[in-house]
Amino acid sequence: MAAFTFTASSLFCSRITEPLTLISSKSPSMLNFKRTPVIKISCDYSCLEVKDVHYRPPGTQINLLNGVSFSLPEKSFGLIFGQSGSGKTTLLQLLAGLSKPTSGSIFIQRYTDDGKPTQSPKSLVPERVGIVFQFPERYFVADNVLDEVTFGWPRQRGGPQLKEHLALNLQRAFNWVGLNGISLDKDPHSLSGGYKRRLALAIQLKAQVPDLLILDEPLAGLDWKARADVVKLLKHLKKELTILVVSHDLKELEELVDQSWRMEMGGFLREEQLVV
Ligand SMILES: Nc1ncnc2c1ncn2[C@@H]1O[C@H](COP(=O)(O)OP(=O)(O)OP(=O)(O)O)[C@@H](O)[C@H]1O
Repeated sequence: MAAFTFTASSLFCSRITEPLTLISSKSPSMLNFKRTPVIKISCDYSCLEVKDVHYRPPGTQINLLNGVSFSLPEKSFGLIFGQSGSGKTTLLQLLAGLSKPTSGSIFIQRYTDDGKPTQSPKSLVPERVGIVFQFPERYFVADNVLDEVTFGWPRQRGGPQLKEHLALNLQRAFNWVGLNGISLDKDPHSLSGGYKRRLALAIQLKAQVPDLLILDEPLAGLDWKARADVVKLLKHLKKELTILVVSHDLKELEELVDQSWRMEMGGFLREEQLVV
């Protein structure tokens, strides 16, 4: 049978790199193959790279982050945990572009499947980062779901093409977070805890697929049912997105986590597997 080994990065985007053997129910002679077809699915992938980041707020003498380095491959789920006051939120703020590192770098690097960089790194720009803060529902401003989710969109300017593009993106965001059945007239504050978090996520996903989605304590303040609902949703979203979470809820998130780090007091980040 014919043996194929080829790169299918344009067709598949997963990090499967093992050779796959396709087995046909038809006999080799019927297929006119001489050898078992072997397809190596190989795929370039990108990684969020944080290298030796230090952060000292302007006008202070103390570093809140000290030499923070880590990598997070695309479509994986990273978790940062650690004591209150250790610097977790400070790190998320740098990743979201809300403040700038004093030194060090934050960028996206593409690699071949055997780990070689394929091109120059590109900066992680704030416009390509989604961030959902703790208790996002506290920041809802509109009195219906449609106005909440389209807040800030151009009303007058922009032709039909732009509008169609925005509508399609919004539809995708609603599908991803499972909000398609919801009435758009509803007051966002009247939604259940889990649905409020879904709406907060849709707002972050409505414009684009972000390079990084950051969630600060996504389960905080929810009852057990809503917590289970959000965990299920995150499990679904991690198939599409690169997600970095800061949380104390290690047990509930454990099943989602691909990589985890402990932030130690003084802003030192160490890789540490979850043992819960
Ligand atoms: N602008 C600032 N100037 C000086 N100190 C600051 C500033 N911002 C935060 N801090 C201090 O930096 C430390 C880290 O704060 P940060 O909010 O990042 O911790 P955290 O790990 O997210 O805590 P928590 O789990 O309670 O949210 C805290 O001691 C905080 O008081």
